[in-house]
Amino acid sequence: TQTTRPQRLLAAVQKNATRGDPRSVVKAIDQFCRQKEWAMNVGDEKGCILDSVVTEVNPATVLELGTYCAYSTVRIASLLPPHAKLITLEFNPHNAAIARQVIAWAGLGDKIQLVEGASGDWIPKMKEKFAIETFDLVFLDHWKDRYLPDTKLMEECGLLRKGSILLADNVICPGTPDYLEYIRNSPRYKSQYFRSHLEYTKVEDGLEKSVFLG
Ligand SMILES: O=C(CSCCNC(=O)c1cc(-c2ccc(F)cc2)cc(O)c1O)c1ccc(O)c(O)c1
Ligand SMILES: [Mg+2]
Repeated sequence: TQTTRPQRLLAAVQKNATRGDPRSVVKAIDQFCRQKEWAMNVGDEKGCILDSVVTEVNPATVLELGTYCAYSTVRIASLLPPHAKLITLEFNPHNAAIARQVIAWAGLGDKIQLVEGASGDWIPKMKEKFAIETFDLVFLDHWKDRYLPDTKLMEECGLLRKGSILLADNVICPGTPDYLEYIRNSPRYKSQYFRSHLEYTKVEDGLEKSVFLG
């Protein structure tokens, strides 16, 4: 029977990456996407911007919305301090199953908690279910029309504190116009656009970094 793209991506990781070496997992996925098949990972170019933000924030608690095959999950977790925790939400059970295996191959199972389900359902349960006060960093990379409602939901649920950082992928391509309009005009955020390209292409895209001012 026909394999899926996430299954082929996982096979490339298991073939080309070293178990327990997160950066070799990142490299293997980028190689697969450049040489074999495009996939919607944040990629190596935007990934370097992601790395610099993670290193600067040095977060103890991270929320990722949209795991897909765990490329950015592994990329972020590989830069976290020892006792930091990353919670990643994935809607699609097949993607989640692949992501779990990529995370295991990278040896990052103790830093990452993958939760299956819709962000709108899980965000209100974060505090009670995962003993989370607030998130130091949120990486938005899920449904593009969920960035705005989920940001408002995180505000309402008290999951953001003065200084929390939101980093949003794909604000140009596919685009998140309502999110950009809100976050750039709200007095409660200070935003900065990092111009880049859609993963593995020459198409313009970028990351929007926003600090919650409380
Ligand atoms: O994929 C999802 C929703 S979450 C992923 C959101 N991410 C994107 O859509 C995304 C898309 C693109 C992109 C795609 C085509 C282009 F031509 C250009 C850009 C790039 C990104 O970096 C992205 O993050 C899902 C949910 C439930 C399911 O049942 C299911 O099969 C799939
Ligand atoms: Mg993306």
